[in-house]
Amino acid sequence: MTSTQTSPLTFLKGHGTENDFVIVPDAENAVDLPAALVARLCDRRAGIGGDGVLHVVRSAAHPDARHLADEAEWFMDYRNADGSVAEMCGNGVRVFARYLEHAGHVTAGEVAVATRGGVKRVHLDKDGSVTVRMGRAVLPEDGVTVTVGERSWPARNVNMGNPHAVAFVDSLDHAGKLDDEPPYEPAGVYPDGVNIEFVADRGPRHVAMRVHERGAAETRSCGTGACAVAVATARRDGADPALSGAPVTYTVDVLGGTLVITEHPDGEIEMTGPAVIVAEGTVDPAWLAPRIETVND
Ligand SMILES: N[C@@H](CCC[C@H](N)C(=O)O)C(=O)O
Repeated sequence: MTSTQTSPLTFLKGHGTENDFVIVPDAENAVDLPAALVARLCDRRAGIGGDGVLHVVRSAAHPDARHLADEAEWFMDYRNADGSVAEMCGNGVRVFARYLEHAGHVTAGEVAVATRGGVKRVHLDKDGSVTVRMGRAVLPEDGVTVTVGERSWPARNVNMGNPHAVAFVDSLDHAGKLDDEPPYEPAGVYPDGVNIEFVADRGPRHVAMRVHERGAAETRSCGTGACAVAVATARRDGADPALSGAPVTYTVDVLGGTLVITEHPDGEIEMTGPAVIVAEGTVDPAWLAPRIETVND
């Protein structure tokens, strides 16, 4: 046990299309949140459980976001379930905005959120849906080959601020159990890791996906992944808003619901879906306190 957090720790639990998060409000960046504590909080059996942690900090109080404080008061310090840091989380930023509204920091409407992937503008709709302007996708020509069991597929690289590899499959079952990251070739092309999406067609401009997330294994949804999938599918289908001048919208089914993704002619990608606060509470100080590992012999 490595945590050194000893003061009371309040938390909320939230999700967006069942991509679930432990929310840690910490306006002044006073909470010690080492990777080991993040992993314990996200543990589904011994902790609260989540695909990641949304650490809610004022931008001015965090060294990674101080330079964005004039544009966005709040910084989403995102951590994966294994404690690693990620640049962006599309579902997370929608749940983050929902939390800001829940806490009375903002009212329904527009809110700017600082992330390591830049400032994201989020719109809280009265109907409960939340839309985020995700920025542009970067699609290099190269890709990788992803393998599961006997099957292999070419996968397209898409960067949404964080790295994705998108593979088109005949059946989502072919992705297997996804407990472990599927191997890919050439090995070593993602020195910082990658999120891998498997995509199957469902109808015109409608696909379904599963994802193995960097730092979290299979999750029931991934917002940046759904955007990467929509853009990769559009290009496969010969649709490019920058060339046609018309927006292109894809419906992306995930295991935990549905996300709607629109790419605009200027490259801006908008994602809409639900964002829900489920519960709030305080972590038991005894659970938080440093413990000495004991071994039964
Ligand atoms: N679930 C998120 C993505 C979270 C970060 C990802 N695992 C990474 O390490 O890049 C989303 O909704 O985008």
